Formats: sequence, C-alpha cells, structure tokens
Amino acid sequence: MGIPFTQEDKKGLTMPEIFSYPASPHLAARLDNRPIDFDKIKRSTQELSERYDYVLLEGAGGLMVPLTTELLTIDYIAQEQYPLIFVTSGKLGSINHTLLSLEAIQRRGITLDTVLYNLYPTVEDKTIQNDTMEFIRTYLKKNFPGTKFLLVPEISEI
Ligand SMILES: Nc1ncnc2c1ncn2[C@@H]1O[C@H](COP(=O)(O)OP(=O)(O)OP(=O)(O)O)[C@@H](O)[C@H]1O
Ligand SMILES: C[C@H](N)[C@@H](CCCCCC(=O)O)NC(=O)O
Repeated sequence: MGIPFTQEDKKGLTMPEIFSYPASPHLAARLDNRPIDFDKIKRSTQELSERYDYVLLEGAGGLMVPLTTELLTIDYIAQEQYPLIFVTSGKLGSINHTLLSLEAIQRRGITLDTVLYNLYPTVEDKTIQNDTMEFIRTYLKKNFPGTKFLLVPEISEI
C-alpha cells in the first residue's frame, strides 16, 4: 500500500499463514502438507483489532474459494460475522460474476458493507466499463439499499 513494513508486518501478524504454492488455500495447504491454522489467524486478527480501528482481511481469490475442502471463504466470513467489502470492476463478465456473488452473500445473511468498483486498468473503450458500473450501482440500490458503492480510481504509485 506504498508504506514501509510495519512492526506488525515484521512480526508476521499481517500474514499469519503463508504457503509455498500460489493457488487456492485448500490446495496450497495440502501441497505444503500443513493445514491452515485458523486459531493463529484469529489471534492475529484480534491483536490487530486491539491496535487499529479497522482491520481488513483480504480473501485469496473470490468468495467461493475453498479454505479447506469443507470451508469456503464466504462461509468463513459468515461464521465470523465479518462485514464484507466486495471488489469488482468493469471487465467483461463482471456483471455475471458480481450478481452471482451478491446472491451468495445474501443467501448467507452476510452484511455487505461496501462494493468497490475498481476502474483499473484504464481502458480506451469505456462503453462496457460505464454500463457495468451503472448496472451494478442500480442493482445495489434496489437489492442492497444499505450498501455503499464506491469507485476506486487507478492509483499511480501502489
Ligand atoms: N486501482 C488500481 N490502481 C493501480 N493498480 C491497480 C489497481 N487495482 C489493481 N491494481 C494492480 O493490479 C494488481 C492486482 O490487483 P489486485 O491485487 O486487486 O487483484 P486480485 O484479484 O486481488 O489479485 P490476487 O487475487 O492475486 O491478490 C495489483 O497488485 C496492482 O498492481
Ligand atoms: C494465488 C492467487 N493469486 C490467489 C488464489 C486464487 C485461488 C483461485 C481458486 C479458484 O477459484 O479456482 N491468491 C490470492 O488472491 O492471494
């Protein structure tokens, strides 16, 4: 995020579980022959919550990505009753992906705090990006009236 490593980063609090293979967590854990330590993740989240006003937990991939063969990311969010910030964009296919995700969120009673609409990468032809933005904005107003819809501009230095 363009800031130097914090003490919490150096202590491993912000990355309590790291696996070798860049894949779905359930597979990465299996390949490392080491189950995800959810207690460790919860302890780190709790400790960070005592130090900061807000703690963001980034999911690996999308909502339906398995953490284990029995637990999907979305189910972990529901189990922990975390409010959700969902990131989407104007790529072709995004309407389908977003509305399917919204169905799954609603079905599990998860609080959808915010939808972030990422305007990156900047595209020449904004026809699809603009229509997708308005479609999702309108859909949220109708079906998720309490959810914020915010645009994320392209940030030059990440
Ligand atoms: N708004 C933005 N402005 C500038 N660069 C961006 C922006 N959004 C994403 N990027 C670039 O795209 C890369 C991937 O974006 P991001 O991490 O959001 O994707 P992701 O779907 O979360 O990927 P992964 O699942 O691998 O973490 C970022 O590391 C960054 O370099
Ligand atoms: C390794 C990838 N970059 C990503 C994991 C994506 C898992 C996708 C699984 C799937 O949907 O098939 N990790 C992450 O978002 O941190």
